[in-house]
Amino acid sequence: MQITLDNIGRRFNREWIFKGITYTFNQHGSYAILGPNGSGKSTLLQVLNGSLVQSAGKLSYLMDGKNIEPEDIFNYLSLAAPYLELIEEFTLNEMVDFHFKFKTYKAGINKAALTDILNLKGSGDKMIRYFSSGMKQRLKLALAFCADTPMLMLDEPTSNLDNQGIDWYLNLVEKFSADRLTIISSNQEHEYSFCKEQLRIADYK
Ligand SMILES: Nc1ncnc2c1ncn2[C@@H]1O[C@H](COP(=O)(O)OP(=O)(O)OP(=O)(O)O)[C@@H](O)[C@H]1O
Repeated sequence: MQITLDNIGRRFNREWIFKGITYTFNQHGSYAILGPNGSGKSTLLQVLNGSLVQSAGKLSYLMDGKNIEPEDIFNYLSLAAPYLELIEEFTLNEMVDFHFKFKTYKAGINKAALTDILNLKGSGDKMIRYFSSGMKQRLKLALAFCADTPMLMLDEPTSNLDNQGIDWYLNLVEKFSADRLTIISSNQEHEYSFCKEQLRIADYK
């Protein structure tokens, strides 16, 4: 998947959060969107994943030489973000089954393997509501990494994770991000140091 931004801007009311972004996210590339708190990283990620519409400019998606419409882009995307909630009333098994009604597992992964990755064997009937915040974050990440989509977008991927959780995240990056466009919105170096490209929001104010 390739995403091309032509003079993209987004404002809320009269305030431009960023403007004039002309940039290409290439297929299979790894990108970090960087900037301090409140600079607009999440806003840009939401524009890229089609959940917010840009206020200016043109955004286009290309997959194997074919244009994809922004309203269809969710079919090609795995996303983990603080504003994307798990369904607290579901058990772990129900949450995984629900998620993979809409997505396909990566090769070699199934529900048992995913629960194994989470280190939650035997907790399939536990309700998400009773998971710790770190456990919920791990689940969001595992659902995103283990879905077979050409795009992976992660917003603040290690929030609520301890040092062990950060190593666990980096292990998933190694295993599941190589063959897809990966975009991380972050201001913590350990989350994005593997990314080959960096886009700084401050350059587009
Ligand atoms: N729905 C909204 N309506 C009005 N302003 C908004 C809205 N969403 C975000 N903003 C503003 O846009 C700016 C950028 O917010 P955004 O969440 O994108 O920043 P960020 O770089 O991701 O921050 P953080 O690192 O704290 O997560 C902030 O000033 C925020 O208040």
